[in-house]
Amino acid sequence: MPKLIDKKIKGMSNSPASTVGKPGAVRRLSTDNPPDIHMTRNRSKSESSNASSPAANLDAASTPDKKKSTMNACPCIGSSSGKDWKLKCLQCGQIWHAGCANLKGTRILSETTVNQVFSGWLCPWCYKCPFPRHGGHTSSSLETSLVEKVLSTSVLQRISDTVTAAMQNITPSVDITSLEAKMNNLQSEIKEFHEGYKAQPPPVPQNIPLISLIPELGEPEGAVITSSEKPFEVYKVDYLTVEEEEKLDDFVGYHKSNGSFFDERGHMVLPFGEPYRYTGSGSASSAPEPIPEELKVIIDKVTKDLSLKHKPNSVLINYFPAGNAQTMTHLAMHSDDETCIVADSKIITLSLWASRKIVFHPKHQRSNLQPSELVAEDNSLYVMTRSSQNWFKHGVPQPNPGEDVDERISITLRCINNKKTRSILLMGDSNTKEVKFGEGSGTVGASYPGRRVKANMIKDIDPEKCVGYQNVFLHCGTNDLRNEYVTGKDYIHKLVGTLQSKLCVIEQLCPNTNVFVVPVLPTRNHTMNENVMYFNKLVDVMLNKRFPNISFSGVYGFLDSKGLLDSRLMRSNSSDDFIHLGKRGIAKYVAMMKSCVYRKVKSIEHQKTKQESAQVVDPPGGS
Ligand SMILES: O=C(O)CCC(=O)C(=O)O
Ligand SMILES: [Fe+2]
Repeated sequence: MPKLIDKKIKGMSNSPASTVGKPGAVRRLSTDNPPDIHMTRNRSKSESSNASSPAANLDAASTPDKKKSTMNACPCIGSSSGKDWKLKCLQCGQIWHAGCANLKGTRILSETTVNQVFSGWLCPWCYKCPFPRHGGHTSSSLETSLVEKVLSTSVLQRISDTVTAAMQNITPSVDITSLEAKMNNLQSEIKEFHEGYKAQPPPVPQNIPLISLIPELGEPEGAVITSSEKPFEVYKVDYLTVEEEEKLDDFVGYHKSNGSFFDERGHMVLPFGEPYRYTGSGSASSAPEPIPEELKVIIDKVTKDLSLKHKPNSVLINYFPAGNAQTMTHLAMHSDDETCIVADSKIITLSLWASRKIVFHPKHQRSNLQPSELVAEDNSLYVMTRSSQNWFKHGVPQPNPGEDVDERISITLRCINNKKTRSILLMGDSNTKEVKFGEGSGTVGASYPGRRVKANMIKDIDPEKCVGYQNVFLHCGTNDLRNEYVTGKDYIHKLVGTLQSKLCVIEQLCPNTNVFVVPVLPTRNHTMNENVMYFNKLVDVMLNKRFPNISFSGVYGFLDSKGLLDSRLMRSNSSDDFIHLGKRGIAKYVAMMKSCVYRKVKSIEHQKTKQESAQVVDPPGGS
């Protein structure tokens, strides 16, 4: 049976150290039984030097740098300098300072009392509460917040980034996509777990005549979009030296006769380097060969000549057969607007073997831009910007009746980043200011590259800034809905109308971008919340009617049981700030964004796979 021993430094207690009546429960410390110490008060250094008992040594052996966590020393490994009782757990025998075991008030008790009271004491590691806690008890939420903290996104993000970095360092060619996907999946699951017990929709305002909310949802007037983009920005003739041209001819000729090209309706293609996936890119199902020396030379030359910011890492060679109006020799009108092409990069096309007409058409009906043409000569080069792809389509038309064309090669160079499927543009008000993109702790993380652009109010949303991102989050409205601005329901209707116009333009400029409108977060101000809920409801109706693909959700987890912004997620340093998210709120916000993107990207991939497999089983010519 464990024994209880008292030991007190001189002068700390008036009561004589005594044996308590319980058999074997309490006894004086003696040199014979040092491991049996159950309760003792630390000695100060000077006293311990005079002490003769091993217990005294135990007290003194508190020099933190020499001590390890043992059964005979409190898990804090420190010293209370003789001021605190030491207790021994009845079950495991571990020694604890009373203060470290959450028994701070016991210092004033006499040793006899302590011996009596703690004769059957179980330490924090051994004690299990026999009574279940009722659900709404404060301690549940405190524990929840602890769990949240432990599982917090930043920790996961750090793990994710570290694993990613380590993998890249060890074997640069390792495909870490699946590992990242697993980490992301894990993150989504944790987020769902977080929201599972808290999620509840904010109180929807009653008595809103929904039918008459937004009178007409036609295209808003004034949605003509203007731009100063050019279809191509550079055209150079006689670009390669005779020697360079000959080498390239040999290289392409070899692959042509070898049957390396893939058929792509009207022309043939041969990719190298980073995979470039586009609609109808049949060749993309297998990973392309690395870029060969013959093409690396061209990339280096172009990068230097054009002072490219992003060196091309992906090559697509197009082969157009010789022929006439009846021969299949063309490339349909299209834009190279895939988000995997780096937003501020250039697309370079080198033409060889024959001249061919290239046509450019403005993409948007109501834009200020005009169609144009370019005859790309043999050994010429033209350069388009990635951003011009959002304004123009280009193509190589079929020869006109009576026209004959010679066979032609075009070598197209692009800078691809396949992680860009998760690229994010966050356009928002001051609540998004603390969201940092990039790598490492405290950022959104390397797997979600992007940037934040300021838009304090809905009128400040700039659709052109969305170009080149796969995912756009619009986070505005809080400032528009400040009590001092809202004059009535009409004002809120107009706001929704402005948002609708912005979305129309974004839709035209970036048809392939996933747009997320973030509902305005309820604040802790009740009057403002009424307007916020009214606005959110209107936006919801507007999006459902006009933009069914735009997501409008993801912030319910920010609310407390009353539907107000959870105070634990807010900035704590200012009591009159009832709007802004604090560190924890931002971490949660970032997790929400990533989870939205992850799910969207997954569901699009899933839909694509379904469509592709449906195409495979369709009989030729089937609709
Ligand atoms: O052959 C050309 O000039 C155009 C090629 C092109 O547009 C493409 O590969 O995307
Ligand atoms: Fe193209």
